[in-house]
Amino acid sequence: MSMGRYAGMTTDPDFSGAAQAVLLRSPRGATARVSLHGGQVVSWRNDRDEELLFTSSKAILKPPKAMRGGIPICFPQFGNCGTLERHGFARNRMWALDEEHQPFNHTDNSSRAFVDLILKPSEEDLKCWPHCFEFRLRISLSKDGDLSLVSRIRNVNGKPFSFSFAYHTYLSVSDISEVRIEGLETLDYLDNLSQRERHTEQGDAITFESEVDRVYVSSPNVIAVLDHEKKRTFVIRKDGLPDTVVWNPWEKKSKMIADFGDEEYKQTLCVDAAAAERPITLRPGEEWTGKLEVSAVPSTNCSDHLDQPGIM
Ligand SMILES: O=P(O)(O)OC[C@H]1O[C@@H](O)[C@H](O)[C@@H](O)[C@@H]1O
Repeated sequence: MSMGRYAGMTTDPDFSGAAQAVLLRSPRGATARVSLHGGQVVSWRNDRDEELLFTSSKAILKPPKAMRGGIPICFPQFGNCGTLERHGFARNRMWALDEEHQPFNHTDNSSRAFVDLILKPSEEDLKCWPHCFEFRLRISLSKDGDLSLVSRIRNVNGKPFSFSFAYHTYLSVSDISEVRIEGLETLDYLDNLSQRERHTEQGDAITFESEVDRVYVSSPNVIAVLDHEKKRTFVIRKDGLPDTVVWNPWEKKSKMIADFGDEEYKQTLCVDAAAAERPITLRPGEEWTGKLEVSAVPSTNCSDHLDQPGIM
C-alpha cells in the first residue's frame, strides 16, 4: 500500500479486523479508521479520543460480511428493494486505494486528512448486477474533526443503469430514550415496518420508544441528532441524497440480529443520508455525486453549526 500521497493517513496497526485499514488523523487529533473491506468507516473519534460511531460488541470483523457498526455503504441497492442481497454488495467487497487520485474539485484539501478508495465490479458482481461502474469514495477529516464521505459513481457501461444508495451511519448515543432528531418534522415517510406505507410525521422532533425503520423522503440537507445526556449534537449534512433513513431495531429485533447485542439498541441510532425512494439513473458516461458530512458538537454550540448552509 503506498503511503504518503494521502494527507494525514497511515496504515492502521491497531485495527483487529482481517482486512487492511487506514488511519486518518486531523491536525487537531481527531481520527477516523477506514477498512478497505466495504470501504467502511469503522471508527471516528474526536480530539478527546471519544468514539462517535457505534460498533457492536458482537461485530464480526472478518470478511465477507460488513461489520455491524460504523458507516457501511449501501450500493447498488438500499434495503430489500431489488433482487440483490440486502443493502447491495458494495459493503461486502474489498475496495482498493485509488492510485489515480483524481482531484475532487469541490474540496479544499489543504487542511484535510483524506483517503481515496475505488470499487469496480468483479466478474461475479456482473453476473448478478450486469452494469459496469467505477465507484470512487473520498473519506476525509477536516481540521476540526468533521467527517466527510464523498461518493462518485460513474457509468462506464454502454447502457443506462439505476441504483439506490445509503450511508448507513451508526451514531453512538448515550441512551436512545435521551435522543431526538430535529429537521424531519412534518415530512412524509415510508414505513418499512408496514410495507413501505406512506405516513406524515407530526410537528414535533422525533423521539424513540419502539422500533423505527423509516425512509423520510425529500428531507432537508441539514438535520440534527441531539443526545441530551451526552450534551452532544450530531449535525448531519448531505448533498445529492434526497432521503433520510432512520433505523433502531429496539428490543425484540435486536435479539434476532446475530451480530448485535440484546441491549445495544440503546446505544445507537442509524441515521442514513440516502437515495432510497427513487433510484438514481445514470446514462453511459454520466457520473453522480453523493456527499455526507457529520460534525459532533457540544449541544450548546449546535445552533452555530446549523446556521452554516454549505456542505464541503
Ligand atoms: O442487518 P442489515 O442488513 O445491516 O440491515 C439493518 C437495517 O438497515 C436499515 O437501513 C434498514 O432500513 C432495516 O430494514 C435493516 O434491518
